[in-house]
Amino acid sequence: MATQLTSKDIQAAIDMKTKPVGSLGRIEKLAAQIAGFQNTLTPRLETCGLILFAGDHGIAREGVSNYPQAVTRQMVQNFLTGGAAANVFARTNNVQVRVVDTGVYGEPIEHPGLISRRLGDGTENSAQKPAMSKPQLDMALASGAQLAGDGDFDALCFGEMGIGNTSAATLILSKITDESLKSLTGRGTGLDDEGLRRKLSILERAARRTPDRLSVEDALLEYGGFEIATMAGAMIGAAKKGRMVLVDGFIATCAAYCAQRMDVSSRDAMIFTHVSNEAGHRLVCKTMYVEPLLDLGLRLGEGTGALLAWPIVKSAAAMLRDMASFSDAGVSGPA
Ligand SMILES: Cc1cc2ncn([C@H]3O[C@H](COP(=O)(O)O)[C@@H](O)[C@H]3O)c2cc1C
Ligand SMILES: O=C(O)c1cccnc1
Repeated sequence: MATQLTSKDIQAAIDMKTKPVGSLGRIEKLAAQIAGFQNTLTPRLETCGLILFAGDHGIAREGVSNYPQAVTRQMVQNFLTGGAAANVFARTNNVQVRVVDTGVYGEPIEHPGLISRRLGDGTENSAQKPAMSKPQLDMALASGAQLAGDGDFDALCFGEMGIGNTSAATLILSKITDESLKSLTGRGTGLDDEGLRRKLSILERAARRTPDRLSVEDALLEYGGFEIATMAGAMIGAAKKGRMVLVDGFIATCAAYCAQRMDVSSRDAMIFTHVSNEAGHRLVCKTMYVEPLLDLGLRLGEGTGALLAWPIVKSAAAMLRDMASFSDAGVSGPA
């Protein structure tokens, strides 16, 4: 096994590049993370895929979202025909998109481009009972890991679609972090003040069903999201395969936090690409000691923030790999 590069080795290589020391700011930190993860001073980050995990939520029937549950299915169709924001940003940045049905309500969608990993016909209503069973959770984690290992990618973006999934992510995070349910609850797709109050009271009812603190596995099982659980498994699988993990907004960050808690080494692979406008996201990033790259006021999900950050992330790797050093270029170092 090759010896692990130290952060000092990596910083020395970055400081030898033809630029004033530190002048590429956070790009240098990003390059150092990628070099450490790949354990090379010539990191390769060229190919990127987006996996879009779609699933429905029983709790959506309680009225926690500003949009009807049918939108999950309709947006899956939109992803498959290439019309969603995620498709547009992926095309713009040369990222290949895969769409996974983890349990969208209704008859399975027949489409050659859709990957089926259905765990059920949507989750149960977590305001009343556990969202999923242990076998469903185990299957979600395993199929996620398998999907993340497929194909030939240096990096993966992770996106989600599921009406009601800000509620699932909020409930999970309230049970596995020190943050309160109230501080984590946000407007999702755009609830007004009255809608937000209603959402909070539904989530409080759902939260009362279980102890204040849960293990990550129990939180996923109780509050679900087939797409959130599958994504968490995929993040662990991607990290194990040596693929960088580009984490998107609030829901993807919930999956990333679960993944880290289940497998701490997956953290090294994770790049937090943006902070979303969903109320709890900034808070959770603080809890995780991460400083996301971009702050664009997005609140969409689908992997859109990760896709927008991809050119920055790959530029950071290219900087370390391709930039001339002072000695290569015959440029004088600091006086
Ligand atoms: C047309 C449309 C496209 C979307 N793409 C992502 N989301 C985002 O909004 C949903 C979460 O918000 P909530 O918890 O309030 O339902 C998720 O599906 C998420 O991916 C969308 C939502 C809509 C309406
Ligand atoms: O940050 C996110 O991922 C997000 C926020 C609102 C709605 N959907 C997703």
